Amino acid sequence: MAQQSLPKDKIKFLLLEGVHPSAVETLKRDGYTNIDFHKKALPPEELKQAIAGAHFVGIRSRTQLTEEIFESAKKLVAVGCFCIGTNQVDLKAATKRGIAVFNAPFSNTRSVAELVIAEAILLLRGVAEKNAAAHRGEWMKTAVNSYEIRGKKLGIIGYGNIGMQLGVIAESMGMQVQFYDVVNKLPLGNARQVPSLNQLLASSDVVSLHVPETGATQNMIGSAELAQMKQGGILINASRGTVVDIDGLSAALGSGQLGGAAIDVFPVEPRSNDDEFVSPLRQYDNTFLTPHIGGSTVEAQENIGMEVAEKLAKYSDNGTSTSSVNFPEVALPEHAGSHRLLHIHRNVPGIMSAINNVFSETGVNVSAQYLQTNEDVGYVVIDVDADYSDIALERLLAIEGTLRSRVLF
Ligand SMILES: NC(=O)c1ccc[n+]([C@@H]2O[C@H](COP(=O)([O-])OP(=O)(O)OC[C@H]3O[C@@H](n4cnc5c(N)ncnc54)[C@H](O)[C@@H]3O)[C@@H](O)[C@H]2O)c1
Ligand SMILES: O=C(O)CC[C@@H](O)C(=O)O
Repeated sequence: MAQQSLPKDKIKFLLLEGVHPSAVETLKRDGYTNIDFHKKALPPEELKQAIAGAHFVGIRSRTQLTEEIFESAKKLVAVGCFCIGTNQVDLKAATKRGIAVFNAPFSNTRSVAELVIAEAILLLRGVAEKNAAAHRGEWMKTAVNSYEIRGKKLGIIGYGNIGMQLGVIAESMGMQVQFYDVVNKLPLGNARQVPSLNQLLASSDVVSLHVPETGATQNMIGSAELAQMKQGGILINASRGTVVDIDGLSAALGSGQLGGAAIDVFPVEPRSNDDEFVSPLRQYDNTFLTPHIGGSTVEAQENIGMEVAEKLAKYSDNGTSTSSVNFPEVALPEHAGSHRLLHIHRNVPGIMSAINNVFSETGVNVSAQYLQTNEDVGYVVIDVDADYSDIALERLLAIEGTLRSRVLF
């Protein structure tokens, strides 16, 4: 697919799910004024219509960008996930169309870690149920089943950016930290990696999940795993709703196997704040049920708005793909007067020599070339002298394996 660069006011940004106004400000400051802003996610049919004319789309965790949606998005150049998770985007469908996907990998880690530590403290003290009882007029003054977090063992599943940050905070409050991860990780502070999930479950007072949604993490905590946990243990999930089997968790709370749980993410979440939240967990006082707000703080949202909007603007301005989740990362210098072409292709042998032949055969002088590849895709940015010709672009597009090619200047 070929694209000539457009004037900035013709480049359309579709922003969904009420991303922070800092995103709009950032884009406008960079000269992008054609912004279609929606406070909510759009239902699939409306989304198809809205995305058809968009060059960039910004979403959070609710909007599902499926193969079918991408099929309607013929002009789309890049996706910005204004969050950490990218499981809501069919990355393969994006990649095969040469669409770059960006996210904000760090901006809300602290917010999630703070919420989790607060929940661990409150659940170990039995505050969730005492609070619920007080709202009903009951007075539950007792020290039974009420514990300090100091000296207790926190088991973190998924020791990535959030898990590590949580571990550091927990340790500074006197907890012993252990973690389970599929990758060998450098433990921070006195944290300790354990070799198996079962070992972690059986020896932790509080278990907190911080894994991405993948095939391997689907229902990774079900009845069998909950049965491995210490009697009266606490489970916290602020990762993705598909990671915990909610019926299994409900049974474990009902039987007293678990002493409490804090769940921020659910297998099915209401589409909007106007819809009812349905869950078997609603019956338990010893739970905190929050509406997927682990990363929803003013600080995090403002930073995410700026960070992702900057990435989209930079990709649009000069082709820089740094920190893309599906694209090879190319960091490009500012452009010095010549033309810039982008060529995105399947990473197959021989394609670079075909590209270079185009320039030697058409007599277009290449002043700089930047190439990066990953397993699936090659991304090459070519700066050419002022005698750039349309023929070169046409011939680039004809190369077998081309996913997309466009002229930036
Ligand atoms: N509740 C919220 O609002 C909220 C906010 C931010 C992020 N999240 C979720 O939290 C997840 C984690 O975020 P992060 O920034 O720490 O991600 P990250 O990629 O930095 O860390 C994830 C860790 O999980 C590990 N992992 C992957 N598969 C595993 C498996 N099967 N078993 C054990 N470990 C496994 C990885 O090796 C990695 O260390 C995100 O993917 C997102 O879905 C939720
Ligand atoms: O903002 C959201 O919709 C979800 C945020 C969170 O789940 C993330 O992945 O960063």
